[in-house]
Amino acid sequence: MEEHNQMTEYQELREQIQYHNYRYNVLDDPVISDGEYDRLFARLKAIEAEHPEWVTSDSPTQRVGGAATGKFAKVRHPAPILSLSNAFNLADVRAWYDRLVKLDERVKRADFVVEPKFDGLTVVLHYENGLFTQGATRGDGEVGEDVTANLKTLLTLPLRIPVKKGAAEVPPRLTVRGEVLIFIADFEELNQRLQKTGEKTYVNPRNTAAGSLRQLDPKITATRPLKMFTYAIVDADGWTPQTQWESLAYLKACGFPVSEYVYHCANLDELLTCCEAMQSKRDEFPFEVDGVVIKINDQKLAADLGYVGKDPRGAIALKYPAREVTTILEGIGVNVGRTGVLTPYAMLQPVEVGGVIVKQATLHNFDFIEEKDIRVGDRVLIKRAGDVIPYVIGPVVDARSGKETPYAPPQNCPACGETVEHIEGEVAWYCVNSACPAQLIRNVEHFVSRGAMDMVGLGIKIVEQLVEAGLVKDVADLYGLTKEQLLGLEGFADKKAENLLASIDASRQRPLARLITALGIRGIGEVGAGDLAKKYADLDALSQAGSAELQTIEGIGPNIAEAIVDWFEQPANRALVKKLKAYGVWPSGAPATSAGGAGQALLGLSFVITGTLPSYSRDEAKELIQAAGGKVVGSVSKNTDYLLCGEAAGSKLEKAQQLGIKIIDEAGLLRLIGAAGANQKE
Ligand SMILES: NC(=O)c1ccc[n+]([C@@H]2O[C@H](COP(=O)([O-])OP(=O)(O)OC[C@H]3O[C@@H](n4cnc5c(N)ncnc54)[C@H](O)[C@@H]3O)[C@@H](O)[C@H]2O)c1
Ligand SMILES: [Zn+2]
Repeated sequence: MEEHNQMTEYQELREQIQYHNYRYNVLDDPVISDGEYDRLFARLKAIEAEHPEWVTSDSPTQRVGGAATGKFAKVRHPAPILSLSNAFNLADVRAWYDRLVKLDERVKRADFVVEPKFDGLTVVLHYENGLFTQGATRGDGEVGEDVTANLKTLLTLPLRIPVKKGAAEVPPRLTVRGEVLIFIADFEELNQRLQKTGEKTYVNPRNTAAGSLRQLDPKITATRPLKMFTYAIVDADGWTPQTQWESLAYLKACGFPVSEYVYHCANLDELLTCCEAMQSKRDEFPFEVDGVVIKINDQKLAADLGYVGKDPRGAIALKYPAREVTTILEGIGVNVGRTGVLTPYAMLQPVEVGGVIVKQATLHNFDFIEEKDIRVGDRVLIKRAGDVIPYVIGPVVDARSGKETPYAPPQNCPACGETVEHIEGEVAWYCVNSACPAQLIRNVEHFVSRGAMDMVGLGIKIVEQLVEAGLVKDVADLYGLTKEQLLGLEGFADKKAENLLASIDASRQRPLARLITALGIRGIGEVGAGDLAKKYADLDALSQAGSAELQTIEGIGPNIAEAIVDWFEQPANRALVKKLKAYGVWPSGAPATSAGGAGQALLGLSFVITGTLPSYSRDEAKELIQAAGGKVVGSVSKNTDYLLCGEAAGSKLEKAQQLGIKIIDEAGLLRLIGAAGANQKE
């Protein structure tokens, strides 16, 4: 009976793992975390260890990845592209070592190489007489997909390698293995870009890299910031370097990208120390690393050790602790952004991940909720990695009780109650009410920001004050503010009110491009605004442009053209433009040349602040300095340019005097920035 149950579990596990392999390898769209997957896999292995008679060649433990899809031509690899077995802690690494020593005495004298375990996807690169001829994905380890055209778009992939480089002579046929990945910062930027254009965003860098490399149209791949590292020679007409360390050096000498984070360890002790050090470096890598790979350096020894299933014995992956957990989705909240985009977020039963309690996580967009069929009450899988906002990966469908409720996007904006709109072909839902209070604060914040109207000294706190006091109902209201009104706000004295008004006034001089940026039309950033300002003399001219005409400008496609026309059609926006004109905020004619302006007055200068200033708090003063391009540091050194000194200054003043550093007061700072001068030139 027991046996029967275990057989059932075994079969179910095989099916489950097969399904997850398919989602991960073929669709580039997993529904569970790698940690979860690893647990299923470990359980499968444990059952197979008890019942070796159940293992068949199609068990997931015997095969690699997923079969090549029909999308691409098939490529047979010159040698099997194997996987790696896992260790989860240093004890596992020791146990691995002990097993190997039992198998082969030589392991006692072995040295090792430690490499980052790049969380990307394997590629196999073929070179003939130094020329890149073909590249493939891993597929099932025997046969992969031909992605040559896509790989050619990678700037880090050498299309030609020198046939002779010092001592290294390239064999007529060389096959190299590497990992294609996306750096974390690039991933975030790409997702933002996709979100802006209303396209589907990706869940993590690994799936983005896989999805980007496996595009049918190489032109799309070319727009994706893919990078690559190589780490092995698969085949070189029978020749191999004697050690892994030499392989890496050889690859580097040929011009292949090789990670700088690779280490040689002379023995087990050094190896364990190195693994520990790598563990603490986890967040320092600019790309995602899901562990380290330990390799026996001696290639002959490694080959002699053979392999188990799909894993070579001579190497092992030490996986980092999971940063993914499951918890209950208690509700779904909705934020309203500057452009009116509604973004759903998960309200979670608080849960600890990597030492931090997480209560909220992003749900990306409403399509994501629908695609993953996320229901309120579900147990969901969330991930928190480094400083990235925690996000929901998906529901754990098997954990459902039947009481979960499906979710529908709101029909009305949660902040203003207006009906929301969905633009054909886009993922996002929008609140198009430009008077929506949730949007107003973000709108004003954007309007006054550095790349836009650049109002020095007008930080987010003051923006909130102005909106909450009802003094600013749209961005044009800023120009109607009076000193009396400002003095009625908390924290405003004469000087501060005057400076703020002067700074608002000075922003009238900004060129048209900045004003267009400041309006925050969906899809129009600084570059697009610059192009528009070159073609149109003022906002009136721009407001009369039709969609077709706008599309004649390079970089402006139908969606953005539509967004511009739409924006000027909104009655509230028309009124706003009129109001700006009435307030004299009306740049026109040829665009000004300098883009820096007041924003850069303190560029490259370093400040220390001490004592109490007459009209600004220290945080505000810091904001002012930073907004003008300067830097604020904590302590005085010979590299300090200015000490900004208020009343009751202490030891910093003494130190600055000793070092002969320039000392200024608040008025001196304002003179430097030029914020006090109303007619500041751009
Ligand atoms: N979430 C899911 O649904 C799901 C499904 C399938 C697989 N997975 C993940 O994939 C893993 C299995 O995939 P796998 O078979 O590729 O094994 P693996 O990812 O555990 O390890 C092997 C792979 O590591 C890569 N690698 C990165 N850096 C390397 C280096 N320096 N040297 C050598 N190899 C390096 C290679 O691509 C190699 O194929 C699972 O452990 C899980 O994390 C997740
Ligand atoms: Zn609204």
